[in-house]
Amino acid sequence: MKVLLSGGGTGGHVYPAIAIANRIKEEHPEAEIVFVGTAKGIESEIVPKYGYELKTVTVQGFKRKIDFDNVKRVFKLFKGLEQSRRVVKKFKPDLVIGTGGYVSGPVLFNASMNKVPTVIHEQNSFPGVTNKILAKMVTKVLTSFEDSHQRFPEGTRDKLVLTGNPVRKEILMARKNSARRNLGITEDKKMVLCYGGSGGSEDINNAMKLVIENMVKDDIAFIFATGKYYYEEFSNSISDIQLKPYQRVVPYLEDMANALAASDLVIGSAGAISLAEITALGKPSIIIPKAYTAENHQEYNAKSIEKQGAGIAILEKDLTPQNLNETVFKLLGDKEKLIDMANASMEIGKPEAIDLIYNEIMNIYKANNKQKVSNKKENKKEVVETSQGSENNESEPKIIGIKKK
Ligand SMILES: CC(=O)N[C@H]1[C@@H](OP(=O)(O)OP(=O)(O)OC[C@H]2O[C@@H](n3ccc(=O)[nH]c3=O)[C@H](O)[C@@H]2O)O[C@H](CO)[C@@H](O)[C@@H]1O
Repeated sequence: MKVLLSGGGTGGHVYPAIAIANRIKEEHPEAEIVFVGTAKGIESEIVPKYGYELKTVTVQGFKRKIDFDNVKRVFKLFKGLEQSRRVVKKFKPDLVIGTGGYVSGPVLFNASMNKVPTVIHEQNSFPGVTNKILAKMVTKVLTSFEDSHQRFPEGTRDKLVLTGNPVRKEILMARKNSARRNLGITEDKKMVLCYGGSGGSEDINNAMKLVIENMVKDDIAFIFATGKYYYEEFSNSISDIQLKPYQRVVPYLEDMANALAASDLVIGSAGAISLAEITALGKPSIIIPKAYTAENHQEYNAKSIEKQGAGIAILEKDLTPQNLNETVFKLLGDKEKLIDMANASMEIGKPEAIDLIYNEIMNIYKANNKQKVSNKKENKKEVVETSQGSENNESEPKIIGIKKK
């Protein structure tokens, strides 16, 4: 079984692909899995860490306004199309899966042109541009929110299957007690996890300085991932604060499983995969949606979490160090509220999504294999019939070729 996976640009597109690849490997250790991404995207760091090969192609998204830069991007797209064509031709996948980001465009396009079965997974209620275009040509579209269905183009509805967002197995399997042991955080301590999606969030970071000062005063355990880009500036800004070993500020969290499982409260932005992970483990949260995301989808996500009682949403425009600080400490002091929020969060979580996705993928794979076998049989039948009734048949050399194959 040969599978090509493509998703890139942000963690929210790459981790779903990793979760899917790991799930396939779990059942089919012999499966050959290769990723396609860009050299600049976060996938170039994440994919090799999970032990998969990454083939890189050149592609960049277009600016949504008239800009000379878009001309260069058109050239890059053509280059990316040619590079993807070569990857597909050489690897000969049985199945190609795209999890979003511009890079999945040329890869899935080439695969579907070559009649390879293709699947895309959409993480958000508002489908991305690439997925909307690809939906028309792929075999199946796996979605995470029912209301996204109406936003896919006409004529694609019968390909849509609601599965939910995949969560990596190491996160699903993580448990609070062992996670705390692994991290050196005792059971009696309160523990807060904070991160602003895969790239970090400047607004969250600005508000967190005061929260960190107060958590240090109250001897609360925490892990705060600033995002790589903001790390140096942020760590300089708190250089006068003495942190204990269970109070960590890091650029990026490699081990999200233990950090999430160990926490009593999560502060984060409203990326769909982060929320899928937080709710899969039933964690209460303070959600600060990033403004200016496409169709403002993060605000929509955050409001939905709040409406269901699993979290408190604070919009970036309302975010101040004081109100974040107040919200954090009020929640940490209200055990009952935290339990109610945790239960609501657990209700939303869909840990089974990864299995639903796996089943859909395997159905496509099996159906295609069946088709291949029946095509082969048809071919053989044709060969026998043609060779029997045609001693001087012009197509004979071609028939022998097929037989050999
Ligand atoms: C600004 C923007 O448009 N963001 C989008 C992007 O977010 P982004 O890439 O931030 O994606 P998410 O917040 O959904 O997921 C982040 C992923 O990175 C992991 N992680 C994060 C920080 C860290 O230090 N370590 C770590 O492992 C998380 O566990 C999670 O698996 O893709 C999501 C899924 O399409 C969208 O819903 C988001 O709106």
